[in-house]
Amino acid sequence: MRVESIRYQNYRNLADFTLTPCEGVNIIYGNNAQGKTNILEGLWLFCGGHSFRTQSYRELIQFDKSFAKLECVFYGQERRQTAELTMETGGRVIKVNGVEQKTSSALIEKFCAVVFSPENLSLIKRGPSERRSFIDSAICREKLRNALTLQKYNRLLKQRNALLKEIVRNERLKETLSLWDEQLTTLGAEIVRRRMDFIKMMTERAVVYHKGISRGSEELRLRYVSSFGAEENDDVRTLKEKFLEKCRQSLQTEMLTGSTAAGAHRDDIEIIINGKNSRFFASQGQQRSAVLSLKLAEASVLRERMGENPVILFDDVLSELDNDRQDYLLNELRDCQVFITCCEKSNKEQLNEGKIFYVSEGNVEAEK
Ligand SMILES: Nc1ncnc2c1ncn2[C@@H]1O[C@H](COP(=O)(O)OP(=O)(O)OP(=O)(O)O)[C@@H](O)[C@H]1O
Repeated sequence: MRVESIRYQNYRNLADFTLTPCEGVNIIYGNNAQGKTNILEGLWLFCGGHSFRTQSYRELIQFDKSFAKLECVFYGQERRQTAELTMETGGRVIKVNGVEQKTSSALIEKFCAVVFSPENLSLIKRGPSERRSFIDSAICREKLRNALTLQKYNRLLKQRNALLKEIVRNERLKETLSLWDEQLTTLGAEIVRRRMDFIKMMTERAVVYHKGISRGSEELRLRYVSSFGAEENDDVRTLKEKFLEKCRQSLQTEMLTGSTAAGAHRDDIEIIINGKNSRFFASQGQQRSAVLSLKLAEASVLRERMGENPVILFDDVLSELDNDRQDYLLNELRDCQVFITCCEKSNKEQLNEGKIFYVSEGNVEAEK
């Protein structure tokens, strides 16, 4: 799919204007705090109505204004379509092809994009929960059923933890634990299987992108690290048995801590570059390249599901990357519409083909 135009009205610091990008790479450049990220954020809202920077849509409305409006014309599902988002202090109105929508789910089905923002580096730099959420939001986007399974699992986990604390005061409650374990391990096994399948699919793609970005000098690998001994080829039944066994083994400790020691909520994903865990051993540029490869892999999975290329939104990706890596992102991502923000003037000279927009104090000018 591709964006044909997007009109911004009273959106953050942006002047009222219409951006008409090209089908390939679009560079949005300018100094710090001029409105470059605001442009990408506005585009991303069409993926489901949520910003990648804030939970509150009121923040998106320009200071001293009562509403903000975005109007997008895009080509997707083999036709030209329109989407409109109006944010007011009292609520939001979403229209797709002129028809008002009750929820933002209609947008998710129509508009498809992948975003990289510098905050995504936490995927490598921070603890396991960041990597679990990355993979979980990907599997939830893949199937609604996965979102429901995760929701139920988290609810059961809370209830089981509460029960563990109660058992210390009332031993007889121990008999009821097996009922919770049965349900928790059934759901946990399903989640872990889905995650492992997704990681396998992602790895196949991410490896290729990472080779491209690093010009063949680095090999990327992903490894699911299970807290209860799950292995890549285990079927759901085996996973459940292993999880149940771990619950039995850990019960004494769990009663002391009041929390479930192992399960889908304690697993991690190792992102490995040239055989070493990137969290501890990769340079800034390598970490950035690995996250970018994962994002591009995510785009490729989405392409398979939606039947068309998602729009790629890259916020400030080029800093910390050497010339070769920058060149790959600017000139070798074919078939997709790409939006890249950057501060360096030199980056626009590296672009072989595409469009360049200059942003200054919220005003946008097309240069090429
Ligand atoms: N609701 C709002 N109304 C008006 N201006 C806003 C609003 N929200 C944010 N801004 C302004 O937008 C500017 C930041 O824009 P943005 O984050 O797009 O910068 P940027 O060009 O991407 O900068 P950097 O290169 O530093 O990331 C800030 O000056 C900020 O004060």
